Amino acid sequence: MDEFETIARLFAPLTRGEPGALGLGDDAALLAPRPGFDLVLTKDAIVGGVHFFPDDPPAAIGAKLMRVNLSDLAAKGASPRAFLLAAALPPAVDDAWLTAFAAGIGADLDRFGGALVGGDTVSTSGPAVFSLTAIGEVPAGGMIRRAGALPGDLVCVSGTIGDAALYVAHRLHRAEVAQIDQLEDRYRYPRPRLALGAALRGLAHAGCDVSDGLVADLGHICAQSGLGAVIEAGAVPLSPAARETLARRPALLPTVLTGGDDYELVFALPPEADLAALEAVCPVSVIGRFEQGQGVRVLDRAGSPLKLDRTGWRHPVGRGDGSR
Ligand SMILES: Nc1ncnc2c1ncn2[C@@H]1O[C@H](COP(=O)(O)OP(=O)(O)O)[C@@H](O)[C@H]1O
Ligand SMILES: Cc1ncc(C[n+]2csc(CCOP(=O)(O)OP(=O)(O)O)c2C)c(N)n1
Ligand SMILES: [Mg+2]
Ligand SMILES: [Mg+2]
Ligand SMILES: [Mg+2]
Repeated sequence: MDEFETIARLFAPLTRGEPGALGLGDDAALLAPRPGFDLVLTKDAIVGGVHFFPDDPPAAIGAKLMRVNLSDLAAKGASPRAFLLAAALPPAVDDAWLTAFAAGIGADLDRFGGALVGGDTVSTSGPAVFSLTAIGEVPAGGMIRRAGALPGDLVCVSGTIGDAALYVAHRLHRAEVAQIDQLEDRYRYPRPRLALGAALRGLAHAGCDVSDGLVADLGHICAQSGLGAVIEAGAVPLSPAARETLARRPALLPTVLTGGDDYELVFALPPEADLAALEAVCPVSVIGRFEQGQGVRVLDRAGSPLKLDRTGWRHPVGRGDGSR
């Protein structure tokens, strides 16, 4: 298939009947915001060898592309409306690969909602790169921001933290881990917390999703809110796989706290908030408090500060080393 056959055969069906997509036949899509709603706009790209392993199943790569973006919508309390997909494809990608990749995206459109309304398909001599723009909606004025946490607010986190980072540490550095299949599944299939995000509208003072690492992303809330935070490492929620791994290899704790790829939500709740009502939507753990000051302090089980070499993932861009 060439560019246009790929668009017609694989991507046009993903418009899911959205009239504004114009059948992926025009220069641009056309959407009107629904009355009473704000649009929430976000974009994340994923790169072969950087965000996914090139031998990951293509359907999982499509799902991961969708879910890292849905996670940002979830963090803002938004529900998905439309997506724009840019695909830069190396020659090694064949029709079967692309068909499975598109099926992965389609399955998540069915699962989470929204429609593909446009994009771009190009060739590249580098690794595969996929960029998705996600357009979501929130009731007007309802977007949850990184700014707005107050001193004394609870630091809360959804689900469990660290599985995907342990998987990456295993693949890249041969870290010894338990229940590798569970960890791999968490790495390949993040679970965007859309229902929790919606439940947090009007309740959470601030929120963010955890992509770079728990400590780094909590730090983003702190920076935007003009506060600090203190969390207890022992209160960070772990899956059975991560718990078993840490029991055997306690030195992997920093990987869990700072490794990223969690796509859980970290958020600020007033202390009087009804946690039980949120628990009905998704597991939520209180791991600390916001406080006056700046930066995130992490305490170990003895209450002593834990020294971390880094707080999360940072792409090394702008080095200008001439290796183009
Ligand atoms: N190349 C870029 N151009 C414009 N804005 C950008 C660019 N890269 C990142 N941003 C913006 O910077 C902020 C932080 O980005 P990022 O760390 O990627 O957020 P997230 O971790 O939620 O995906 C976001 O508001 C994002 O839109
Ligand atoms: C093959 C591979 N190596 C390493 C990682 C770890 N990793 C790569 S990027 C990243 C952070 C999240 O990506 P980013 O582009 O910063 O997303 P954003 O914060 O913008 O949502 C992590 C944890 C991975 N996911 N896959
Ligand atoms: Mg981003
Ligand atoms: Mg993101
Ligand atoms: Mg984010």
